[in-house]
Amino acid sequence: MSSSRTKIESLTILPGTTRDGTKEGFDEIVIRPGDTFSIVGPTGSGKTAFINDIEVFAQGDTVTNRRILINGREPDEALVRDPSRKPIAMITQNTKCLADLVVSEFLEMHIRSRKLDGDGIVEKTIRIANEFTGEKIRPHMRMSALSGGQTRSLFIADAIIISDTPIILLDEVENAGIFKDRVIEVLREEKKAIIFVTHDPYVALLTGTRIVMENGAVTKILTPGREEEETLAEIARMDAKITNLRERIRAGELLCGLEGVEA
Ligand SMILES: Nc1ncnc2c1ncn2[C@@H]1O[C@H](COP(=O)(O)OP(=O)(O)OP(=O)(O)O)[C@@H](O)[C@H]1O
Repeated sequence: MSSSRTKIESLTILPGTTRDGTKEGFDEIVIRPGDTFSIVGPTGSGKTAFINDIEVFAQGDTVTNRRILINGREPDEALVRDPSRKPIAMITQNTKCLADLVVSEFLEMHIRSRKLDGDGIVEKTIRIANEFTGEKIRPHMRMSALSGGQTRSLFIADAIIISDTPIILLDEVENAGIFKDRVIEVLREEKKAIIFVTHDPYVALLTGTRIVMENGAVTKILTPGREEEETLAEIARMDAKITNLRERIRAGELLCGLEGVEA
């Protein structure tokens, strides 16, 4: 990790205004290392605007008027402007790599720019990425030839191992051919704070806190815990079935009935 990196103990979101200009109804939302959040709500309710506020460290200067504090204070200029010190990585559905490099060269370039030393970082990053995707990534593959799922898996692993950012924002990555439960597990193990924008019930229930949006504003903050335990187990089974069906459709099978679809 870069030595000049500010240690992030908390990121605080202070309320802004709804689309009608009235004040949002929460006092503050505090995110700490290891916390998992999902942002849910109908299309157009302001989910992406919410994580964009975090990504740009909004100071009342975005459409939402929210403010972001780091360790309880307005973040200093270097944290906002210097990409190597930025504590936040954002990965979206549209993440695409245009670099004409193979995977190992791309990662080595990033490792050099971060001034990291230590053996095996490239291998470790690819190994972690391969825990998130069924289509294995190899060091000699061209970045521009990776599938959407492989690219996002590699970028998540890169954010964990090379950028080593304490906060990771994931905008609707669930349909992107990645193993979302494994992503959440690894991010928890690595003590990262993760914030998912999601329409996926499995991802929503896997996270510790659910932020509900409507009309550009946060309307509820839910921390269900054990209340949803049984539902989560049931959704996990359903999700495994859907994953199984998806893989079989991809493999060109005809699905005549649902027998044999086991979690
Ligand atoms: N508090 C707000 N005040 C004013 N405009 C807002 C506010 N929040 C969001 N908007 C605007 O509303 C529009 C929709 O917001 P956004 O894209 O964040 O919704 P979303 O929930 O992510 O939608 P989708 O699920 O379709 O991706 C955007 O143009 C955004 O700038």
